[in-house]
Amino acid sequence: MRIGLFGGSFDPIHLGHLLAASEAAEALGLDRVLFVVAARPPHKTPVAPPEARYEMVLLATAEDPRFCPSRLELDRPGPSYTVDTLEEARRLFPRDELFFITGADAYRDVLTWKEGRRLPELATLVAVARPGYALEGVPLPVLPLYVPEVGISSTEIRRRLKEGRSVRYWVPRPVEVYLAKHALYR
Ligand SMILES: Nc1ncnc2c1ncn2[C@@H]1O[C@H](COP(=O)(O)OP(=O)(O)OP(=O)(O)O)[C@@H](O)[C@H]1O
Ligand SMILES: O=C(O)c1ccc[n+]([C@@H]2O[C@H](COP(=O)([O-])O)[C@@H](O)[C@H]2O)c1
Repeated sequence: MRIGLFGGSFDPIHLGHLLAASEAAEALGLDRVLFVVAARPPHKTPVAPPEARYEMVLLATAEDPRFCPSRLELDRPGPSYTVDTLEEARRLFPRDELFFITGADAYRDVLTWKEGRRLPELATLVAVARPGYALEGVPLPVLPLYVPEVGISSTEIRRRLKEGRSVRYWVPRPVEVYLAKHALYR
């Protein structure tokens, strides 16, 4: 099997993530895309707790048989280092081909990640080209993936919710309902 691991804080997950994952699955012939929720990202402090971000990923991915939420980084203590996740994934899926997918913007700092230089040994790195971020600055070999530009970010969603504005059509409907029910990011 060809397995994609889509790494992100998902604070919250939105339609830009789902479109990128779907395009990656189609372009790379992936059988599965695991959405790896960074429980304790080493580089930023998420606003919502890890379990809430995971529950929203669960809701957002429920309808697509290719998509699975992943608890790999929630169930491991300490900072959510990608090298540890990929080593664990290699142990779990020894015969499968692994792809680590994230935004091109994140890869610009990849040499500052824990054992960043080793990542290409563990999985093919896939960089989703995002509006406003060029692929040129990426210091390791990555497979570029161009997706239709969707100017949605979790930051903008949190800002809108804080201002009491709607996020309808920015996130899947069940996530919109969850955000309202739990008054997240208000
Ligand atoms: N609209 C989008 N189109 C393509 N890629 C995206 C989009 N939004 C996020 N990504 C990429 O998905 C990866 C995981 O995203 P992350 O969970 O950090 O969301 P984000 O919207 O970038 O969050 P934030 O605004 O809080 O930084 C990132 O590397 C990011 O570049
Ligand atoms: O392993 C690291 O040191 C490391 C440092 C920064 C970011 N990452 C990962 O990069 C992915 C993108 O992160 P983000 O939240 O900036 O979109 C996510 O899976 C993070 O866990 C990983």
